[in-house]
Amino acid sequence: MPLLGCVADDFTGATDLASTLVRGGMSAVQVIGVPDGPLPEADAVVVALKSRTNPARDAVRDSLAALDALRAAGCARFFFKYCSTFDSTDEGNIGPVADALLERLGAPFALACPAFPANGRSVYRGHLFVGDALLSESGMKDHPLTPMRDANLVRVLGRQTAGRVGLVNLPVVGRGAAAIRDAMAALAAGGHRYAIVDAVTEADLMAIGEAAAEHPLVTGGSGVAMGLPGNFRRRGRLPPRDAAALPARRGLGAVLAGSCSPATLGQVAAARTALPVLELDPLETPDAAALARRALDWAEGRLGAPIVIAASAPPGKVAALQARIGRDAAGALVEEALAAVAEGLVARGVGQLVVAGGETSGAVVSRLGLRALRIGAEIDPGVPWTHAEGPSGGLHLALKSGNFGAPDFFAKAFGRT
Ligand SMILES: Nc1ncnc2c1ncn2[C@@H]1O[C@H](COP(=O)(O)OP(=O)(O)OP(=O)(O)O)[C@@H](O)[C@H]1O
Ligand SMILES: O=C(O)[C@@H](O)C(=O)CO
Repeated sequence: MPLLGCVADDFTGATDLASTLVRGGMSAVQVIGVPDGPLPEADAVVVALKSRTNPARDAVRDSLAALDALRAAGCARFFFKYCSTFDSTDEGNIGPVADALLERLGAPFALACPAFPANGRSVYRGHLFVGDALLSESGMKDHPLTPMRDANLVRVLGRQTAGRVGLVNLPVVGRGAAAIRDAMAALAAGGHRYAIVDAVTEADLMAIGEAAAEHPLVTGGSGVAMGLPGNFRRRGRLPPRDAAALPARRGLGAVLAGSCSPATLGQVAAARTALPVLELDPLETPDAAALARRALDWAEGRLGAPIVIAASAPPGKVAALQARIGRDAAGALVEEALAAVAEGLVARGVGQLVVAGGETSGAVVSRLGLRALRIGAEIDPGVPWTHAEGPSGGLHLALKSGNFGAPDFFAKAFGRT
């Protein structure tokens, strides 16, 4: 029976969370979509939804269905994973989903902490920083689907919920788990439903995780999950094991990039010196089938070495396509094209696929009909290789959050650095 049941609002986020738990010694499986059968064997099961940018009522419905499946499998502790850059709009989906999960669990209070220091996300006095910049001055202000223009998370979450949102600030966090636990209890007693909890170091996150040992629901980025395996270990429920063991990788290699984040744009640029790269131009060819055909024609004969196919474009070009056909249609067009490319590449013998971007990963994994990914060792923080069982040894996938990974990530994933 899984110790921890998790609901993630996108696919790369689910992998990121699962990877953190594996590093902490918990075996983890990412299940694609609401489970409709028995759950796989693992210490942690992470249900990956594509609910970050859906209408809030759909996100709530799917998240509750995932929660019900996890509860039915015997989970008693839960985690709601959203982005370390708090990707959302005033309509949701973080607040409405967290509200619904709390209500279903009969719990009055949850902490909210997206900090992820290894990837430059820190929360100070309730404000989210990406590197040295406030969230609202980072690349996230131009995100194609969830532009983030306010860094004050008490305010941002406050606009998404009718519940009161308080703050546990860094001086309290610095005093350790007991102080954090007391501060959260005081906020809950004072009628708050949420506490944004500051964190700038991994030690802060470990203390926050420990402080939440009795909370039915923890919400946040993957960072705050770092402290959770220790809670199970201290209770003798987590024996030592190689939590990251996977079958050996096989087959041809390819990268599909649909993220337009600064990190992914840099990785596509850096890949040009190491791997064959095709940059698709959806502005010039706003036709998913034509883009996919072009990519598969280009890949023909190049598949001996890992290849990179990218639709990623800088903010100006993204905005131009959105202005022409609408924001959602632009995203869907590129997702459809890359999903079709993934299907074609796997049919041509690709067994190791890196996908950049959460929505993009969702589209690819859904198209490939994958149901579960077992989580292996990390390539870079938050991005592990994973394995999906299937014919001919199955498929290895690395689902890279848009902003994660070193500049040479794509070559590194295939040991080409
Ligand atoms: N050239 C382009 N023009 C317009 N939209 C694009 C273009 N290339 C990609 N997109 C769309 O931009 C969106 C990027 O979102 P995605 O979630 O894949 O990346 P991300 O947000 O950077 O990653 P993450 O969610 O992991 O942080 C997708 O819907 C994708 O289809
Ligand atoms: O938390 C993050 O930044 C990532 O796991 C993610 O959710 C990107 O989609």
